[in-house]
Amino acid sequence: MLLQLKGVSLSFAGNTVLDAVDFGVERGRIQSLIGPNGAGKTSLFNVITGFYRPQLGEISLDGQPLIKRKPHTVTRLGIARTFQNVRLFHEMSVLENVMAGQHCRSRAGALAAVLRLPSQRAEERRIFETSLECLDFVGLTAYRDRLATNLAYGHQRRVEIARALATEPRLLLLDEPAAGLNSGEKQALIELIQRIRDARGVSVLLIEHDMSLVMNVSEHISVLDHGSLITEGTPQAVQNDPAVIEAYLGQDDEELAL
Ligand SMILES: Nc1ncnc2c1ncn2[C@@H]1O[C@H](COP(=O)(O)OP(=O)(O)OP(=O)(O)O)[C@@H](O)[C@H]1O
Repeated sequence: MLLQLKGVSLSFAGNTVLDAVDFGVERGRIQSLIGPNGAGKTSLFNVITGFYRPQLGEISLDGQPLIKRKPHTVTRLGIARTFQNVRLFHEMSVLENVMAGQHCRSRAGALAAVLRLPSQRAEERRIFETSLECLDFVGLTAYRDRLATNLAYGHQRRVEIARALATEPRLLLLDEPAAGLNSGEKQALIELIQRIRDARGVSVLLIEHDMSLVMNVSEHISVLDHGSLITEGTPQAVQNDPAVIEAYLGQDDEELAL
């Protein structure tokens, strides 16, 4: 198991958000985390990445404990993420946005930066080249010098993915990557996710409400409801599970179209 959560519980002011969650992602897998609104999916991402600190439980990546680590340390240890709402520096270029993601890997140190030592210049060069390669990987080389804010929404989402990839993760967490995309862009997203796994060997865990995309891209699906993992398995098995259909009752039509 690449990522492993054991008995993870999180609550806010007595309100249980995650309830003794046992959860894992196998190496090399494309996995989805689904569940009705408010089930706790984003909160699960937040505890994995160190944004939230659970009251109970253990989290590890390749056997290395992640609990009580700060978000940038979790990134350095190999987990990158994108957010539900695009979070780019709008007044920076596309390339600068991708480069901005790599400070967690910076090795040269503050003194070297101030003195502009050769080690610092080599570091800058490495960050620049990694960023170019990641932009190329997501198909945005032609946009590298544009301001991020001037890009179409679908392209901004790809810049976020490039920025996450530039941190050289072992596991990539995508929070609703298809939100706001048209059907052509969704198809391209499926292909990009598959290439991320196949060409870069990065495992992918995504939260997504678009069930057709989830069924198409996932090898394994985990279902969260009211902070508990209610079932998991292949897309086929999960699709036909009465507990899943029950969990989604009362949700809007889009989510019921399982
Ligand atoms: N920082 C916080 N403080 C208080 N409550 C929170 C906090 N973060 C999350 N919650 C609560 O945790 C519950 C789960 O929210 P979460 O965003 O994890 O659900 P979700 O499954 O991602 O929902 P959606 O699909 O709508 O994005 C909600 O009731 C939410 O109000």
